Amino acid sequence: MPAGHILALDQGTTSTRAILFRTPELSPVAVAQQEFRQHYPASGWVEHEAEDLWDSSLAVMREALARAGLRPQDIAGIGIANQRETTLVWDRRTGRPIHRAIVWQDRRTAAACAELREAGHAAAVAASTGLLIDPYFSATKIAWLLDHVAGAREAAERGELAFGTVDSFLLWQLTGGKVHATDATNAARTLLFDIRAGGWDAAMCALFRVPMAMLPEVRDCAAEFGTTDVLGAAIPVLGIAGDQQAATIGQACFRPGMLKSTYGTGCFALLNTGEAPVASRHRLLTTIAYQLDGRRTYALEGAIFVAGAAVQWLRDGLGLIGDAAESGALAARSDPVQRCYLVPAFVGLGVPHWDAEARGAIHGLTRATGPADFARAALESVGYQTRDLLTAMQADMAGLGDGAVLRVDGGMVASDWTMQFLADILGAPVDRPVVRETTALGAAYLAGLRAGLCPAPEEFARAWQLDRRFTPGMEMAEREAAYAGWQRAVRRTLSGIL
Ligand SMILES: Nc1ncnc2c1ncn2[C@@H]1O[C@H](COP(=O)(O)OP(=O)(O)O)[C@@H](O)[C@H]1O
Ligand SMILES: O=P(O)(O)OC[C@H](O)CO
Repeated sequence: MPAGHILALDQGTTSTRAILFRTPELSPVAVAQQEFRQHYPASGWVEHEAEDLWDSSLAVMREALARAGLRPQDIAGIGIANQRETTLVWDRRTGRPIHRAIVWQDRRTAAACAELREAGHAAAVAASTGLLIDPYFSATKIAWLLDHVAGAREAAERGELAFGTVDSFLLWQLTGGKVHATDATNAARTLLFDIRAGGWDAAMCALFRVPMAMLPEVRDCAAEFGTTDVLGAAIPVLGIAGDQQAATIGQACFRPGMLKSTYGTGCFALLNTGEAPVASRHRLLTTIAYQLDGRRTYALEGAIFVAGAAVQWLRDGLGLIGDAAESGALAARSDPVQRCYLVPAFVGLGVPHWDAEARGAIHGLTRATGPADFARAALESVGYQTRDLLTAMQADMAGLGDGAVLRVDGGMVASDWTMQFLADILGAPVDRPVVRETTALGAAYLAGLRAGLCPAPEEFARAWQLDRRFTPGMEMAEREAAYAGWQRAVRRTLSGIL
């Protein structure tokens, strides 16, 4: 297999990273990262400046090249992984966005979603898209933009505006407006895509009032997405996947029953269910894990909106720590006798509750509660929420996934304390790989596969390497009592609106 380098761009919720990988083994040779500003214009609203997404992408790609001492001609291809659902609408003539990006966490369309649910559309939406009607997904965000930006709806109907998730927007920028495309995994997060047929669904577009003229062309995850010359030489874009799907690929979860969970801003667990989609009876999402050579592999997904974001809140909101990495040591100093629960419903709750109106709460405070107990409650909330969603997965897929080991990745898995609690509360082992940048790895693999520089999935899977296995150490009685307390805390936090 010939050698070459692949540039992976991982555009996440709080930061943008570029990682250069050497093929065929995909070893990382240089990394560059930039954080960018979050905008919270109203309670439950979250926006990103489109310019920040593009500028940080360009800056980190250039920096990674410079750090590796490589020339743009040395790059065989680019793979993109991106925060999903985040919605951009731009003018096709100027490339200028009509508004800031509305981020996946944004809840402004909660009432619109409730109306659609009350009108009885949930079953039809689930049958086509595999999703629930929730503000999390793109469709109601697009409609909001068309309804709130002057003249936008008319312009969209005339075909003058383009919609894209972040991958699609970056691709447009990279190709100088020549390519308006996305991949099947990102399309599957819009509420407009028929995941079985693999195409945009006209009935869904009508229901959510999104003109089809705005929509990008949908391609495989490893495909020709056009070329870019922004780095100084023509480089093809050869891979695109939503970041959670890219992490599923990076974790080599290619066989049905394999499961990964990524701990970044939020937490997202994906269980490979094979080539037939599985409808959830426990409010999980049915989604596309990847599409290669026109063939779709499906996944069941559990989505938690706040994981690492709770640690950011300890740092930025409460000022209890100066750096995320201090959270584990602080939690370790907490009083073991106290049980304080943080339900981090800062932007509502996802699986299995789907309560967009719920807001965060802390239960079990006493006069003795201090910063260490807050830190512990924040880290533990990630473990409890993971158990919630794995319980739902097991109920949906009896047999499949039983005895499966959870493969974890994302920024938060650096915390040994959190990973140990996760294994304890699940009562199951948790495997952390050597390469924790699995999202970028998955994007690089897609591009490397298309470039003919990376091996087939089975061989790539054999290269997956364990860094550390966390094995459960908590007594069953303690585990079940702690989890029962969490469930009570969640019940008290639900908005009661649903
Ligand atoms: N050592 C650590 N302990 C706990 N949380 C951490 C640690 N390091 C990073 N994090 C959390 O991980 C998140 C960053 O992970 P990352 O995968 O980069 O997120 P994203 O892709 O969503 O931007 C942040 O929310 C941060 O608070
Ligand atoms: O940016 P992350 O890693 O928190 O991922 C965000 C998800 O793609 C949202 O669905």
